[in-house]
Amino acid sequence: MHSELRTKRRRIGRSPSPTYKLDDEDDTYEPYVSVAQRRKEKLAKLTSWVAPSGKQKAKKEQEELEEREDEEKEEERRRERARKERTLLMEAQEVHSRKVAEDAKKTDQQRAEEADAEILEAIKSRRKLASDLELAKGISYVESLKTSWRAPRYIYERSSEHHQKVRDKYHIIVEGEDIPPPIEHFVDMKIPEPLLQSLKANRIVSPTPIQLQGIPAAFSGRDLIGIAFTGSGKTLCFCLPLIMMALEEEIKLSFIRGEGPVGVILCPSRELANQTYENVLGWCSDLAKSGKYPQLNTLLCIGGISMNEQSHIMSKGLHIVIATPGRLIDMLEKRKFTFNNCKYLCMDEADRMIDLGFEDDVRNIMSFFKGQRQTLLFSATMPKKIQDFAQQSLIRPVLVNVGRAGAANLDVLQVVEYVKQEAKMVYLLECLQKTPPPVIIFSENKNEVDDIQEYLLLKGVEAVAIHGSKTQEERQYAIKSFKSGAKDVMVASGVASKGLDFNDIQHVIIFTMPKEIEDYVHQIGRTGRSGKTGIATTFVNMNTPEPTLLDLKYLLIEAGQKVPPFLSSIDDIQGGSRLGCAVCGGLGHAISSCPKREDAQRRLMASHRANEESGGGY
Ligand SMILES: Nc1ncnc2c1ncn2[C@@H]1O[C@H](COP(=O)(O)OP(=O)(O)OP(=O)(O)O)[C@@H](O)[C@H]1O
Repeated sequence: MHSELRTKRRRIGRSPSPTYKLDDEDDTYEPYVSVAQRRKEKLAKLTSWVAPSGKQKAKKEQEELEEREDEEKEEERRRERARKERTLLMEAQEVHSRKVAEDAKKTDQQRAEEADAEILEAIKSRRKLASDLELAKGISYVESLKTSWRAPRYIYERSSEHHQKVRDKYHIIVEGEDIPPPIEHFVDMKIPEPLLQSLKANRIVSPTPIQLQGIPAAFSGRDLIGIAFTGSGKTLCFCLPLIMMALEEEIKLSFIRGEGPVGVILCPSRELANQTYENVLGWCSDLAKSGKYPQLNTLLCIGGISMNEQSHIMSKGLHIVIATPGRLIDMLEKRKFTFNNCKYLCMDEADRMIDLGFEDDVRNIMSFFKGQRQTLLFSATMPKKIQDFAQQSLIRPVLVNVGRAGAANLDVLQVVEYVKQEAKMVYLLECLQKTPPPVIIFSENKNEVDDIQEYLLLKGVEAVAIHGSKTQEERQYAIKSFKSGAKDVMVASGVASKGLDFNDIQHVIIFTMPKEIEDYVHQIGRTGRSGKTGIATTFVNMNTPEPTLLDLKYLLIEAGQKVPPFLSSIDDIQGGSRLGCAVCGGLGHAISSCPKREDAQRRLMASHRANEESGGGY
């Protein structure tokens, strides 16, 4: 029995199935073999009796291979599905965290440069300044407008080196092809004698730098961008060519009711339009009074006045229109007159006119022109990128630049003082003692303008006030009484800063520093005009934004003025550009922190909102 058992154990122990000897000492242990295992072994024994043929074996291997391939393909498809199924959010999160990691590696300088590049790209992609019709039809002119004006022969025959010498002498920088020659004397510009006498009577004897290059270029029919400091005589530069053009047309064939105008001058404010209108009226009247030239009719087209007052002008042929955009569009839409024969479009303070938010009005006005026009843009401040943008829309433009665009007039002595907010009013009285009248005080805020006027009146100072919420009559009264000398002081918000030409302003006091340095340049520019000198005192304090203070600091340095210690101690961490911010021309900040850009965006949003609320239209 024992030997039988041993044999049996040996037989089992030789079994190919796995055996587990848990206890070496237990000789009687018989390892467990599962039923499934036994079945498998039996089957293997059976099948081994019937050996598979080579063909079957190959077939089986083939099937196994295909099975494996199918499994691999399925696995790949599953992975692909999983990849696709990742949510957008996950991807966004990944992008975000990657960007955060990359950003962390960037310096402030790199970040500012990237922001600058983005903004410049946005400026570049602005729609061309042309009417929708011109844009839609792809109309573009290649030749400048033809005029009959020619420079005197002896000037034409001078060499281009000679012309350049003249430009260098007056610090005139020009750009463009085939630039007409500079002319140093009004008589050589072939201006009619009565007009020369009229200018002489106003102490305008020889042309200023912008005039001696700008007038010949405009007389030649060239599109023009004219940039020169405040008070340098830009108005004459764009009015004279239009008067000459209108005169020529009227002499050729007299205008009758419903005909004209020949040209239009656009201004950003009613006051400026009114001032330009009075200048043109004076020159045209002097021409007609001479008896040698016909009367030219000029229309003032601004909001806040009744157009009925000028119905006598409308009942005749119309030569010149001087306008603000809103009223002009209104009149054109009502077909009070047409631009069918209008050939001249000038924009004064042009950088404002083509700024973000206003440019659509300009495009709208352009859409009323029926043929080619000569386009002129003038300003004391026009950042490079705005110049480039404007140039794209002009035909063979000539750019005339006297000094850096946005630079302060060197005839103004600039004094910047740190005055605490609560001490400003009292200090203002002291400041008024610096010079005899007339004095202009600027504030950015309408309420503050009223407060200052009230305070000054209480202290016995003859002061008038002007701001956007005053009626047209109040605004006109303020300007008239200040211009005539009946009032010593004018307190004004931004409206009076652009282009207004008051006689011999002695002192400009900037009670609240404007955020945009261009506005400061225009405000101090109310003094130191046509070669005279003046003082500008500016109050700054903790409320003045740092980029503005930096702009001011570098503007003072550029103009060779004294920089007060509190300004020189401000560190330039903003990364200002010595060429000027491409959006506002400020020297103390990068585009990314440009205050003008923020304002423009706000204005744009506001105008969109207003349009939506009013159902669109102007
Ligand atoms: N050639 C000249 N000689 C002397 N005075 C001139 C001459 N041309 C213009 N003026 C006078 O200079 C003053 C300033 O001219 P104007 O208003 O045209 O300046 P502006 O360059 O347009 O200034 P702003 O940029 O502030 O508008 C005016 O009173 C004008 O009569």
